[in-house]
Amino acid sequence: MNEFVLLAGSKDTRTALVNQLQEILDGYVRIASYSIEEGLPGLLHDQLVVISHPLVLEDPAIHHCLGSNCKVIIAKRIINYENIDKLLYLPAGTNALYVNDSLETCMESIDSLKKLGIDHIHYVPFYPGLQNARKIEIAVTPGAFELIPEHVRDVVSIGPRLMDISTINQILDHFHLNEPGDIISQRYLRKIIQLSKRLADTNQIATNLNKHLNDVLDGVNDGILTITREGKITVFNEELGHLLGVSPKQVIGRQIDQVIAHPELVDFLLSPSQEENRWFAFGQVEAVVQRFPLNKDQSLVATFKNARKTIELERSLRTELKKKGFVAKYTFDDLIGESRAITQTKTAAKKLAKTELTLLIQGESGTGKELFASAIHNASLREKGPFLAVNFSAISEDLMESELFGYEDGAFTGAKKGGKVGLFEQANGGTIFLDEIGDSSLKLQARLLRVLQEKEIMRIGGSKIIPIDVRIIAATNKNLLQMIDQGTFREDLYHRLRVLFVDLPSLRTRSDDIPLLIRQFIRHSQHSDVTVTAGVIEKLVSLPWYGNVRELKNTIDYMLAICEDNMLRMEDIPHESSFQRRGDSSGLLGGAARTQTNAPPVIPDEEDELLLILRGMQAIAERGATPNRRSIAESTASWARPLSEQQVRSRLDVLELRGYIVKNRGRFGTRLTEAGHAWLSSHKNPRG
Ligand SMILES: Nc1ncnc2c1ncn2[C@@H]1O[C@H](COP(=O)(O)OP(=O)(O)OP(=O)(O)O)[C@@H](O)[C@H]1O
Repeated sequence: MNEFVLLAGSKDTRTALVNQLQEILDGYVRIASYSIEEGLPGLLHDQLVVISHPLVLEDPAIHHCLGSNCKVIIAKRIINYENIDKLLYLPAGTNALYVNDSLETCMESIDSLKKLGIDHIHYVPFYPGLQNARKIEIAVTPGAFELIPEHVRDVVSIGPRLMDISTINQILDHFHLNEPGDIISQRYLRKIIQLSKRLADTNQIATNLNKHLNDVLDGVNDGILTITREGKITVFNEELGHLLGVSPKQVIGRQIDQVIAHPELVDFLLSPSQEENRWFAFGQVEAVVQRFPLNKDQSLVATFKNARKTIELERSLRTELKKKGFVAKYTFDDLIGESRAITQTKTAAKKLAKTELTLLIQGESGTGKELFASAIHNASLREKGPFLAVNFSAISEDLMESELFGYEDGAFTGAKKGGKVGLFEQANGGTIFLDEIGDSSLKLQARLLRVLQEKEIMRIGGSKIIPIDVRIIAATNKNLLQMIDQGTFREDLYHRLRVLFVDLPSLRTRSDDIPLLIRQFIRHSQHSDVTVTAGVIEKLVSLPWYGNVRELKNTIDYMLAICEDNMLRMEDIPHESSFQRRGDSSGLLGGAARTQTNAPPVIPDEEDELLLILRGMQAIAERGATPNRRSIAESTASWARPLSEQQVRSRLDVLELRGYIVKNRGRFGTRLTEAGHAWLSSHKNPRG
């Protein structure tokens, strides 16, 4: 069979050319190939020698191979058509280094790329020894990777150039192979057709994707517009067409001010202002237009939300949450009371509502802890999210754990198939209210601490960490500090929970509010026209209400049920023995057994402590000294359990919230208010 010798400079070029030629000349001509890099053959005689590049012929080693009667063809080369699609993906105007071993080879390739029509790129030659090279981050190379400068980020490898059909014809002529010429040029063309088919396929994929994207944009319920920085429209979906009364098909590529006859809107879209949202009216329809930049400010996207539809959607989401019982029922307006103590507490709570911080509500049973938690959620940025209340005293520890954290399929015997989503996950985007946190076990406390620290949970039996976006409000009627002393509540959890705190005043300390509450409960009952005698109000105001507002409400409900002639009278008031005593968790009607006792109410320990602190402050002031945390702590030295300065601080916070003291810095120190003096004189003998 006919044979010729191919001599190339590098191994890569030799391999690429042999692969190309073997595919085309297979069955007609055999090739023996060598490269300077890998080693050349001995002296050649009577042979056709094809040399890959004129520079190769200049190499002295090549001359030593060329013996007598050798016919030399210097190959003409063209860019490898198999790889040029990589270049087509670079955006027009891209600056790219063309990297090869000399200026000459760089310029040849750049020239042939341009001749092939791949001229949308701005090629900058780069070769060894070049001075003051430009720092361009994209490089194109036929394979000279070792020459690519370090600052280059993206490399497009187009492989060594291939042999041109004219050189292949020269080889065929040499062997007088005219007959198979057609077959051979068909083989050559087939490769090129394969490439154009590949490009066409890519084009088809891009077209399909584009159509899919347009379908998606048209399927969206909001209007969507994209414009270039200069105001040329690039996206305009069908919904926007409906809203503005414009056909979307005719507007792409046009200037925004020629399409939208709404100067204020055009101004809003084109002006560089920082404003992101604005309301606009389009005929009968009102929409919120939201704008944001894209591609480093190259374009601007605007969405148009139909205001009425958005409100309807929000309403139906709320109904959905309501169905599940995940809504907060109360707002601050539902919190009845005008006394100083409750007004100050409400004012503070409203401010705390606006933060995202964890909050602990402390207060005796029935003081309205759940009501406050609900009102705080509704006044927070999370008001539209779910509000879930969990009561730790109501459920067993194991059940509570699976309720809160959920579990994976098969986590334990009896677990529901498919697993269960926990309350923390369900509360995502909203608030979870952990009521009676003092009743949680130490094991659960440890898990809760981790949730507070990491803001993530893991389902029981699961291994996946689930991030949660939930605000935690906890509440307790227990003295958590005492529980910490007794080792039944974790101190670290206490501090994590009490980042913010609200201490709710007992009803005893705000008896001025009792008439208001009575009227409110009657108004909201089924007997709203019932009246109350002054004597009844006076009597109810004088009662101790250890069950607080809940006990008062239950009492009124009871009286409304038994009263006659639409009037609450003295005889409707339950016997005193029916009222909840201090330390008795059962309340009238709301609780279980009632205890018979005529003993005077026992003042609670915490209340005693507060009274004694006030008394101590009074004594310090009478001595002409300034009551401050240290002097107050010292005044408790004789107590069975003296208070630390830190403990004094938390008690002073409570007293301040109730309006009994005013805290001042400096020489005025902390002093009693009139309400504080009045409270003190109404409780003569606290137990020390
Ligand atoms: N300031 C208030 N205004 C109107 N109603 C109130 C107020 N405070 C409490 N209530 C009513 O008192 C009852 C008890 O309130 P809530 O359940 O919030 O108390 P709580 O402190 O969470 O009680 P517990 O500690 O027993 O769980 C509810 O019926 C509530 O509507």
